Amino acid sequence: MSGFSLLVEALEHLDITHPTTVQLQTIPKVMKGHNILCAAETGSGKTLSYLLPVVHRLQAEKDSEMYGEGAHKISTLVLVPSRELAEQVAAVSRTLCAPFGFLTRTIQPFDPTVIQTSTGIILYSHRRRLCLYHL
Ligand SMILES: Nc1ncnc2c1ncn2[C@@H]1O[C@H](COP(=O)(O)OP(=O)(O)OP(=O)(O)O)[C@@H](O)[C@H]1O
Repeated sequence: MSGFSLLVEALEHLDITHPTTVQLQTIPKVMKGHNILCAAETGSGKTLSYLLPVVHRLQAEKDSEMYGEGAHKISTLVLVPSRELAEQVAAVSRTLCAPFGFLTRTIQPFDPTVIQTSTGIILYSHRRRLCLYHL
C-alpha cells in the first residue's frame, strides 16, 4: 500500500474523509513550504492542518535516501501552551504516524520529546537534554 493510501486509511480511523474549510485553506500552502499563521475557532481542524503535511513529508523522506541519516533524530517539534493540548495533539499524531512507524512523544523528565509546552522545551534545551539539530 502506498504512503498516501496509508495516510488516507489512518484518517478514516478518525472518521475523516473530507477536509474542513481551515484545512482546505492551509494544507496546500503548508505542502508548498509556506509559513502559515492560522487563527480559527476551536474544533475547526487546525491540528490536522499542520500534522498532515508533516506526516506526508516524513513519509516522503522515509522513501528517499535522506532518511537513513536522520532516522533516529527528532524531525518535528510541536509547541503548544498546555500539557492537556500536548496530549491531545500527540494522540492524533500517534494515529497518523502509526502506519509509518514514526514515534510521537511528549516530554517526560529526562526524555527527548516531540510534543510539549514551550516552557518544557526551554527548560530541557537549557539542560541540553533535547537535540534539535536535525529540525
Ligand atoms: N476534516 C475533518 N473531518 C471530520 N472531522 C474532523 C476533520 N478535521 C478534524 N476533525 C475532528 O474535529 C475535532 C476538532 O479538530 P481539532 O482538534 O483539530 O480542532 P482545532 O481547531 O485544532 O481545535 P483547538 O483550537 O481546540 O485545538 C477532532 O475531533 C477532529 O478529529
